[in-house]
Amino acid sequence: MSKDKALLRRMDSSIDTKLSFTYEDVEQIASHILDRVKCRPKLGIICGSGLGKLADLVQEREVIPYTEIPGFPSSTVPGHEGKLVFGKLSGKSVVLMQGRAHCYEGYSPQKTTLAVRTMKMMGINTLFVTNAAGGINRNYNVGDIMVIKDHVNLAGFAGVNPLVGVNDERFGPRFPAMSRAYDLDLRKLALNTAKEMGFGEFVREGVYSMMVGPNFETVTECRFLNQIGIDATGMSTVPEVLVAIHCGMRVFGMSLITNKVIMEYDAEDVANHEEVLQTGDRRSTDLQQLMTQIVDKVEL
Ligand SMILES: O=P(O)(O)O[C@@H]1C[C@H](O)[C@@H](CO)O1
Ligand code: HPA
Repeated sequence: MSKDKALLRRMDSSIDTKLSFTYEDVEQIASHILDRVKCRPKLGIICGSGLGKLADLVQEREVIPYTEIPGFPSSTVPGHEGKLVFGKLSGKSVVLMQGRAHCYEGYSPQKTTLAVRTMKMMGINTLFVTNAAGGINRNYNVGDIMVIKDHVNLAGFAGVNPLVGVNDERFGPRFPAMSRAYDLDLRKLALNTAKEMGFGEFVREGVYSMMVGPNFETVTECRFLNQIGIDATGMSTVPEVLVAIHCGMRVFGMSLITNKVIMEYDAEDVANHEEVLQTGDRRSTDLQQLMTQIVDKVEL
């Protein structure tokens, strides 16, 4: 039996079927991962749909598939590889999640965000989140990059929130503030960096919203989002940010606008995941360059 399989067997075997995880579970998972890699990052990056190519730039790579990590949900969505990639980006130690779990895949909000608490337990105190999102703001173009300044947890309105349940104060407080979730200094750093790189025309700042999905939004839902001040909408990120802020991490987020949402009742176009992946491909070099520069400048 391989060392890894032996380790897995020694762990509480029920961990894989759990819907929520105790502090001790997360400690066990984090130490399992740290036993397998030399890298000790302070920065974690979650790659959204079609944005996982950032991992190609990581040097001194150490890779662990999610399927080899107890409790971790496996990725079932095209464009999400399902790997933890440790190594150096811009000379800094990082861990990238090449692919994420979504609630619409059937995972509990707690399981969807298990990786965030695990990162915190591994010593990561800054989290960068990226996603693919539909452009609600009519001034946005496909291919724009939106620095996230705030979010609306529409899924939370329906009770989908990873912080629901018993609160273990070792993770964080019962009632965490969310009014400063997206770190102001990091937002400024990203916007200034984008300007310096000549990306000012297509890098914007706006508000992200999350619905569970997996269906894309109806026309009236999109009009509603537009009216309440949402700039881009997606199916992820918010649960991860809630958990990260709850456990005291500094958070920065960027959305790639992969499609314009449909706002006309008689439109013939429909949203589709292929377009999302194609836009991800088209803009991946710019997004990678921007991320690399931000990582270069960020103080950890
Ligand atoms: O993981 P993200 O939020 O980047 O993926 C978005 C939302 C859905 O998973 C998918 C729809 O095309 O892209
Ligand atoms: O239009 C969208 N809606 C929701 N999620 C998305 N992810 C990419 N595009 C979209």
